[in-house]
Parts: sequence; C-alpha cells; structure tokens
Amino acid sequence: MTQPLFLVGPRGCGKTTVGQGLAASLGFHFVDTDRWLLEQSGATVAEIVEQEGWPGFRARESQALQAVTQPATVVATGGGMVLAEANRVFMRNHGAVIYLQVPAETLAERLMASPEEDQRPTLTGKPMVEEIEDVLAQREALYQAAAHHVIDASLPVELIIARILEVLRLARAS
Ligand SMILES: Nc1ncnc2c1ncn2[C@@H]1O[C@H](COP(=O)(O)OP(=O)(O)O)[C@@H](O)[C@H]1O
Ligand SMILES: O=C(O)C1=C[C@@H](OP(=O)(O)O)[C@@H](O)[C@H](O)C1
Ligand SMILES: [Mg+2]
Repeated sequence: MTQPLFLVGPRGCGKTTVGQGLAASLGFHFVDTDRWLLEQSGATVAEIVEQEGWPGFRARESQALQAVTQPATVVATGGGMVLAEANRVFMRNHGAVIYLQVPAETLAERLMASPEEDQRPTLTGKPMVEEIEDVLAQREALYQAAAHHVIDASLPVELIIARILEVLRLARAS
C-alpha cells in the first residue's frame, strides 16, 4: 500500500504530530502543507493572511495540496483544507483520508498550551474557546464527508498511530 494518506481535522487535533509518527512507522515521506508553504514562500500563515487575506491563503493551500501529493506520503493538511469541495474530492480520489476527531475542550487545552500564533492567526476574531466551537460547528460535517476513517485522536499519540494502522489494514483486507 503506497497510496498517500491525508490527515484532516481542526487546529490542535494532532495532524502534524501524528503525521510525523505515522510516516515513520510506515517508512513514508511526511509533508505538512503549512510547513511546505512556509518553506516555499518564506511566509508564515499570519503573514500570508495579512498580505492576501484568507482567500489568498486558501488558494495557496489548495495548490500546496496538489503539489505535495505523491505515493508513499503522509500529508498533514491545515485545518481548513476541507472547506473547498475540490480539496475534499481530490483527497478522497488520491488516497485514504483520516479525520482525527477530538472534543472541543481537548483542542482548547492543546492550543492554549501551544498557540503557534504565526501559523494559527485568528479565524473569527473571537476568544479561543468560542472560535473552536464555531469552527467545529461549521466544519464537523465537512471533516466527516472528506474522511474514509474517523479516529479518536484524544488518545496518546502512539495509540492513535496504532489505531490508524489497524483501520488501514482492515480497509485493505476488505
Ligand atoms: N494525541 C495527543 N495527545 C496530547 N497532545 C497532543 C496530541 N496530538 C497533538 N498534541 C499536541 O497538541 C498540539 C497541536 O498538535 P499539532 O500536531 O500541531 O496539531 P494540528 O497540526 O492538527 O494543528 C501540539 O502541542 C502537540 O504536541
Ligand atoms: O483551521 C484552519 O483554518 C487553519 C489551520 C492551521 O493548520 P493546523 O490545523 O495544522 O493548525 C493553518 O492551516 C491555518 O492557520 C488555518
Ligand atoms: Mg498542523
């Protein structure tokens, strides 16, 4: 199995962290679309949004998705990758899509501990907890629609990786 794996879910669900470990377990390449954009353009998400607005960033992340998609690659997407229907269709057609599902309270704890504001500028201008709730309300159905597999990602990282490997094995066997 060398089809690419796409990790989707909201800010703080663990796409970047789990993606690195998952890639190492599989001997796959790892790429994170936000980090790829930073390397390509030299600009953080906050800088891109300041210069081009969110529509500019969304266009760039859609291009990044297409550019980084290769066999034997784990792709950690940004939390808003699923907003564009074309991105959801592209991921579903090019590999397996895994939604890392985490309750809002856990996302808030993680993001409070590690806000990384350069890469996560405010989406709504609201306080963090309200923003997380609004974003989940807006996107939960989109994460579900994009995903082939939904994984409980409130667990420790090693268990999440083990669970992903298990669902991929089961999917292959069926
Ligand atoms: N399963 C987990 N358990 C505990 N902390 C986690 C877990 N996954 C990620 N984290 C932590 O949460 C923060 C956000 O993780 P990150 O991988 O950057 O999420 P995302 O890429 O989905 O925004 C980081 O500080 C990371 O160490
Ligand atoms: O949810 C979002 O709209 C975003 C999530 C971020 O990535 P992470 O989900 O890796 O934090 C980053 O792409 C950008 O700040 C927008
Ligand atoms: Mg990330």
